[in-house]
Amino acid sequence: FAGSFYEQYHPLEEIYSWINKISHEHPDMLEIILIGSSFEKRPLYVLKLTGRRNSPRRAMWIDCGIHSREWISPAFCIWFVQNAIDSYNKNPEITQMLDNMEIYVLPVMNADGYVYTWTTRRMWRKNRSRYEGNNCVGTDLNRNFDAGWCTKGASHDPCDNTYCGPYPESEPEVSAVAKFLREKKDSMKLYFTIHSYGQMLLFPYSYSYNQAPNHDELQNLANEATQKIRRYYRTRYSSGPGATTIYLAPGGSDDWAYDLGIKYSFTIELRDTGRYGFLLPPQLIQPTCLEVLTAIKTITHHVIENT
Ligand SMILES: NCCCCC[C@@H](C[SeH])C(=O)O
Ligand SMILES: [Zn+2]
Ligand SMILES: [Zn+2]
Repeated sequence: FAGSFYEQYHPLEEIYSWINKISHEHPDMLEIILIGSSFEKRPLYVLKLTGRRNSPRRAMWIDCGIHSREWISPAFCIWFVQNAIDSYNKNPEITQMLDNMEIYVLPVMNADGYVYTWTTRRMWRKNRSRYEGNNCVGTDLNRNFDAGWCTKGASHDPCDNTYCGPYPESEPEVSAVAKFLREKKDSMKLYFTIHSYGQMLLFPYSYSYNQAPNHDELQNLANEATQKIRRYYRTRYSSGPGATTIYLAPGGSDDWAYDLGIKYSFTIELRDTGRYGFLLPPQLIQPTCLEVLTAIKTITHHVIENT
């Protein structure tokens, strides 16, 4: 028996029924929000997670599954929601988080690509959009945001894995997220986008080598978070601006969120560093989620105290 529901990977249909089930079990803490649909018309569901005390004035966002082959990412979002509900009124940091933040969680942003990795090609990364005249399928959703769009580090070639799409926010998955975050931009204080693999905590910018205005604060915060992971779990995560820590990557969701005004914006590359890569075994889901939760708690605590 391969552990609980939260220690296994699940196909999209099972994730949708989990979203329904957990929302009905905890109507006082969870609300389902439909923010749009994918290219192939699958619904994009966001879970709004809040504590049971007075309505908080800040919001934070976590999206998972931008890249379909990174299965540990949706597994983290699902694990995070369940863990938060279980820890509320038991763990002080989680209780503080839920009582001070509306937490919006998008478990599978690239719904079509995720299905495709279960049915056809496990290593698929992009979405499944098709454009007249393009002889390849799919846009890299993490190159399609309107932030330094399609400069160095993305490709105009539809057959490339970093294809930026025909224009910024061309992809329905991207436009749905951008629309939602624009609507919430006054209360949204913190942005996380969850990827794999590489064990990194990245912050803006990736579309250029310029430093973000609050670079020192973000670097110190990222160092504090990765040092906690090192101390409690012995795992090593690197940290820094995307452009110099991993590679130039324009059109990314974190840079776009940052320039929208969300001054605490992070990309987390989960486990591992290459032994299994995207094919992380299910028994490593729990340890990965535990260490990343430590980083998220550290950062969220800082944001609550400083906004
Ligand atoms: N916004 C770009 C952050 C750095 C690159 C992140 C990785 C995740 Se697979 C990528 O999109 O290539
Ligand atoms: Zn990714
Ligand atoms: Zn990655």
